[in-house]
Amino acid sequence: MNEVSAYVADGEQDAEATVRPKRLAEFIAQHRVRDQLDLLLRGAMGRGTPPDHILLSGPPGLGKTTLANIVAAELGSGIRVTSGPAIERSGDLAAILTSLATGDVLFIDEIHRIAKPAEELLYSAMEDFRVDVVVGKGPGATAIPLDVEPFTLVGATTRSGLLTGPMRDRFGFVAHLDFYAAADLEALLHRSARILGVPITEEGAVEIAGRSRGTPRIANRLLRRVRDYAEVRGDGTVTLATAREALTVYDVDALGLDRLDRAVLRALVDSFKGGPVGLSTLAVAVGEQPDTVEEVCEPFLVRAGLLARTPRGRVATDAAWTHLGRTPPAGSNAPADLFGSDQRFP
Ligand SMILES: Nc1ncnc2c1ncn2[C@@H]1O[C@H](COP(=O)(O)OP(=O)(O)OP(=O)(O)O)[C@@H](O)[C@H]1O
Repeated sequence: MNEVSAYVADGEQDAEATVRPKRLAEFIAQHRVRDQLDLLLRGAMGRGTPPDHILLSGPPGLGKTTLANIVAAELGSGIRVTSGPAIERSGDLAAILTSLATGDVLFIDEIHRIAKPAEELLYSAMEDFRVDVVVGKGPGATAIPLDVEPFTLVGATTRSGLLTGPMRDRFGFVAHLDFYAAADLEALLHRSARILGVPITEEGAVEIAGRSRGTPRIANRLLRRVRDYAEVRGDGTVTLATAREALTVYDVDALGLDRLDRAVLRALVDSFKGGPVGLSTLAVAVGEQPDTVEEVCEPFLVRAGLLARTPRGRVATDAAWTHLGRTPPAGSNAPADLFGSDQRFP
């Protein structure tokens, strides 16, 4: 795993948890989603009923898990956390659902990866607060109806396009989290630095924010790396100079691309003459899982105008050639991403 990928490295969870906003008012940016959630939660609390089920979509590290916890905190409810791939059998899900207390929040991360039988069980729980647990097999099988206390499901997905229609329709509130603007990440960095007790200058925050790929989790991660550098090789203050030097050591370039992002672009440009090339071929070329390339690298590369997804495969844009210090081939001008991030291409 790359040092600055969107995933959490071992031993860093504590620092992540410390800076994680606990209430909606502390959640930086994403104003539209925040306002909408605020209305949804207040409306439900006023009526004394659990709010509608909530679906949060967007690339990793933008705050979906944080928002799910905030929903529970604002409601003063308990929260149960699981993920789509962890629910292998519908019985696992039935056990969770029937143990929920009234008003609890059930957070299912990567909900698009839930197994089909469990998904069907979830439909009736979401709609009627009831599940039918099938006991036995074949002609002797019996369905035992069980009540589920009224609850709110918060589903998170990096690929909302992979959710089935019936699943999507059962969410009363759907929000998409987008990459953060640099100014928002600066505010986030100042907040995190304050909580962690790290002195940081304006310019230091600007530098880290600009290299954080629009992603709060990466901004916090880079802050911790620059803090290490500032403490070991400087006077402990995160400045423009320490940020630049540290991020060079950690192989994060001026656009915030890490080693894997650059490997993807280099493979496209060097091995496939700029593309088009299929996702799985590209993933093999960089030694990564297709899902990681598609869900972690590509959304930002597309957003930064460095990679385009076309029906024939991935294509490096002129900007990608230039970023790697190469001259784009004449007439290469790749089209912009013609499709949303939810589409799956070969
Ligand atoms: N709006 C925000 N304001 C302040 N901090 C944030 C915000 N969004 C995210 N963070 C920080 O970024 C980190 C990553 O957020 P979170 O774990 O919620 O992302 P996620 O979208 O659920 O990612 P994944 O889908 O990979 O779990 C959190 O620890 C939190 O500290």
